[in-house]
Amino acid sequence: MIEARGLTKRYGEKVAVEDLSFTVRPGVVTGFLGPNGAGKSTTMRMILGLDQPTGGTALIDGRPYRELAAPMRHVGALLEARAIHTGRSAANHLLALAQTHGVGRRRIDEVIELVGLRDVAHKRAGGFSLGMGQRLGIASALLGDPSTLILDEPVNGLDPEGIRWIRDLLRGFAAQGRAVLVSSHLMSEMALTATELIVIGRGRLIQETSVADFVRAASGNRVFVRSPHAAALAEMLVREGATVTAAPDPAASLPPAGAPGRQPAAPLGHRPDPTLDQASAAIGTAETIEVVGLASARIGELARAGGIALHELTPRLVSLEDAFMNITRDAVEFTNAAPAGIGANR
Ligand SMILES: Nc1ncnc2c1ncn2[C@@H]1O[C@H](COP(=O)(O)OP(=O)(O)OP(=O)(O)O)[C@@H](O)[C@H]1O
Repeated sequence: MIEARGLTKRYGEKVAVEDLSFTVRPGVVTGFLGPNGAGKSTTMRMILGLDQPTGGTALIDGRPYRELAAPMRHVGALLEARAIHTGRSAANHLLALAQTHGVGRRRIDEVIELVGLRDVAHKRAGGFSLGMGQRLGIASALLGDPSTLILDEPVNGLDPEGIRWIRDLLRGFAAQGRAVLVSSHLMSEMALTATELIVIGRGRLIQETSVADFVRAASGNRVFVRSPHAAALAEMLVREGATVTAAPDPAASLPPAGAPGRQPAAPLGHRPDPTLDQASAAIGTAETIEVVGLASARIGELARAGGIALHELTPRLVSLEDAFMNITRDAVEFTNAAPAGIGANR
């Protein structure tokens, strides 16, 4: 478990991390997100005692890293810049680490097996591919059988098999009741791996939440509904404050454009005294509607209360990437210039 309280790091005038507080709990994978330069690596380095905070504290299992009697048993880390002696074999690299940390030889074979490096364990690490190097880095992190893992961009440059392997490893590790803090710029991968999120920008906490809530909040309450009585349902929903539009749906039996009853152009919004007949008119005979402003659970309850059958009730969620881009837009330090035309910036 990791607890950061008021963590701050300044490099001269530059504030890399400012008053950052969060908790990385056991039993879940926590994604650490932020645009380039947000302060993720600096934060991880402070947690691991590699950088001295200017202010605040970072605790692992209740103690600062430097006060842990057997740090490798508490935390294993893979930081972006890997320090592997290229002339040593994987097994010798792990042996050197094990000897300086009082870890038994048997554990070396276990972690080599665990990360799938058995066939190359006695080959020079300098000749390793990027993926093999990452596996060796993870083997080093796992050596002390730690209760917490910290990984900075572990899937960078890995092939799909390697990415999936790390995903399964981290989820399995968390399922054993251990804590995992992992940073990545690959949002689609993060969405599959993490269940909790810490999002920072310009060194400050933006959100500490679950992936599901983060995506839900960024999506707004947008729900796709299919019902044979969509117009009647629309009336009820508008009365409750929702905005309703006929949703394009190839399966819907919409009359041809211009036919009486099909006027979906203007969304139905909440009005103090809505002319509810207009609601049905605007939805026409559409069976599919998009509802903004009410949660799907509420829509389901209202439909049930009104005796209206629902054939589909689907919250429309944005991707984690879209949610991240929206929420960190103002916290981006380095932005790309908009391409001026074909061939620009390429
Ligand atoms: N040793 C240093 N001296 C001065 N500034 C530094 C130092 N280390 C980091 N910084 C600055 O602190 C800020 C945070 O950097 P950090 O590497 O922690 O961000 P990050 O979120 O890990 O970025 P990335 O996603 O690009 O890896 C950046 O503006 C960086 O330039």
